[in-house]
Formats: sequence, C-alpha cells, structure tokens
Amino acid sequence: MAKHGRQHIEQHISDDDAVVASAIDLVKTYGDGDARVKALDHLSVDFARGEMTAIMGPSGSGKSTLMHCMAGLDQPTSGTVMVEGLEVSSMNQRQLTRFRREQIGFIFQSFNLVPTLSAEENILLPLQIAKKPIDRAWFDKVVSVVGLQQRLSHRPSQLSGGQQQRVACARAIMARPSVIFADEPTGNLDSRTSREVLGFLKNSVHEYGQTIVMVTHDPRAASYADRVLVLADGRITQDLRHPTYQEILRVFASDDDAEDAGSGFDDADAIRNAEPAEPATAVAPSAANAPAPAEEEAGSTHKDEPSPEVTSGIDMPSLVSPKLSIPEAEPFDAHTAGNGAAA
Ligand SMILES: Nc1ncnc2c1ncn2[C@@H]1O[C@H](COP(=O)(O)OP(=O)(O)OP(=O)(O)O)[C@@H](O)[C@H]1O
Repeated sequence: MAKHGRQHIEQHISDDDAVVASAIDLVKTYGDGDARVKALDHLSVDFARGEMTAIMGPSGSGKSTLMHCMAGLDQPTSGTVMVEGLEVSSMNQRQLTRFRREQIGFIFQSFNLVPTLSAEENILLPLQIAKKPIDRAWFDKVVSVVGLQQRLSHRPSQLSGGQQQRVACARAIMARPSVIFADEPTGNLDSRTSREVLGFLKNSVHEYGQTIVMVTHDPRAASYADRVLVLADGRITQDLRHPTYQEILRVFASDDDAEDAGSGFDDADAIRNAEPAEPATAVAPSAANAPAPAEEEAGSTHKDEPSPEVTSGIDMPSLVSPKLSIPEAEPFDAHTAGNGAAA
C-alpha cells in the first residue's frame, strides 16, 4: 500500500464503469523463514467489464492465488483488491461472504455442485440463499443456452461431467454477478464438451456483458478469451489482447509441454474465427448448434455419490476448492458450495 496509497484506491473507486475489478500492488506470501513463498509480487491489474480474461502461467506462478484474492476467498498480505468500487481486501469475514454471494460467481474444475439437489435446485440455490427473487424468464434462457431443459430434475450423480459443468455455469450466471471466476473450468472435460462450455462462457460475455476471469493451463481454452495474462513468479509477464491459439503457443514456445497442453481440442482457432459470423442471438452458438449434447450424453453414468456429510444445501458449512483455507466459522456460501471438498 506504500506505493499505491489511499489516493490511488479512491481513484479506482471513482474510475468510470469500464473497470469492474482491480488488483493494486498485491502481495501474497505464504509461510515464514526459509519456507516463505511470495505467491504474488506487487502485482497490479485492472479487469474490464464485459471481457473474458484468461490467466495462464506455469504451475506455482500465482494464478490461483490471484484469483482467490480477487474473489475474496483469500486475503492478500498487502495491497488492495477493488471490485465494483468495494475494497474487498479490507472486508471482514461476514462482509466477504456477503460480497461473494452478491457480486461473484464461481466455476470450479470439480463442478462443486450440491449432490443432494437437482440441477434446477443447484442453479437456483445462490439466489435462494441470498433471498433474491428468481427471474423465471432469465432462468429459462440460461437453461436453454446450456442445453439442460431435459435434465433439470436430475441430481449431479445422474449427469455427465459436461452436464454438471453446464449446471455450474448456469448457477454462476443466474445471479448476473459482477465477475465470474472460473478455475480450470474445462480441466475435467473432453474436447467437445470443453468447446461447449467455453462457447457458452464466451457468449455470456458478448451477449450479456458478463465479466469472466478464468485460470487455465490450456492454450486452446485461453484462445477463447479477449485477453490473456501470463504470470511468472507472482508477476504479470505478458498481457495479450485477443491472441490466437498460435500466438499463445508462441509465448510458451520454450515450454515443451505447450503443444501437448492443447491437444485435447480439435481446432479452437477455427471455432474462434467462425464465431463472429454467427448471428447476434440470445442463444450461445456453440451450445445451440451442438448436436443435442444433453441427449447425446444421456447414457453416460457417473459415480460421484453424495458425500454423507452433505445432507442439506442450506445449513452445511462452506465447502470450497480444496486449495483454499476458509475460517471454520464462516457462514455457508452458496456460490462456492459443492461436493468437491466435502469428502
Ligand atoms: N496455502 C498455501 N500455503 C503455502 N504455499 C502456498 C499456498 N497456496 C499457494 N502456495 C504457494 O504459492 C505459490 C503460488 O501458488 P498458486 O497455487 O497460486 O499457483 P498456480 O499458478 O495457481 O499453480 P497451479 O497451476 O499449479 O495451480 C506456489 O509456490 C505455491 O506453492
């Protein structure tokens, strides 16, 4: 905060509507002495409203830490996080819980759905917890875009991985949050389902002005973004506007794994380049044009049995990404709830 003091924060608060979230001189350290790790090293960045930003970088470069600090899931050691003019980094736990409920949507690699609830109940849970009215027309639109009309009464264990992630996407966008933070949203999905999910996310940005920040290792997934940030050692080393898949690969040219990392996709560049030709419609092109994904995947079976600890969507403790450490006393947080960390 020394370099960027109160004046800098106030400047961010009064900035125009274009910036939805900012990190200002963010530092996050873990551990002490020899075990001390600087996960974020005086990092500053603004996230524009209505953009999809991908955060890339080698393992341990600070991607998740940045996202968790931005989303109010972790406290920075120093520096400031602003979202919608709110100083997230100085909030107490109660304020953080409310902030996440009201401003943030989450999509995790492990879906984090409540296993005892149906798809529809999962999608509506954050609104019900926040006691917000349900816009049925918006619900119907979101459900139709993600192709879940025929699966609303199914529980997560009766859905494929792709269908579960589409439920998680619908849940995230249903409350029209200021920002959706997505942590490796396609990490557990096959290439076709990945394209559907990414197409839906991208469409929600372009059709509805949704802001999305997505951590990914996958250059194909990142090529869907309007902007790609590359982190190394807790700093931003590249800030790319609308990079193609090839351009992203070139950035990681020294990384032997870069080619392999994207091999799960057929040709995202072709899809990416084709998308502007799609008519402006309220329905996600990739999801709408997909060959009835819900029906196609209907035969798949899944073994994610409900955790015995999770018996209610309402009064269970906060269940979050396994990487996170949330104080025990924190109230239930519907956006981050699910079965991922329950076992
Ligand atoms: N809870 C923690 N305790 C101690 N060190 C941590 C903790 N969380 C993260 N770190 C360390 O902080 C650094 C950044 O971690 P972070 O998870 O943000 O990286 P990442 O880029 O998301 O990595 P990955 O791609 O492997 O998920 C790493 O050195 C990591 O070991």
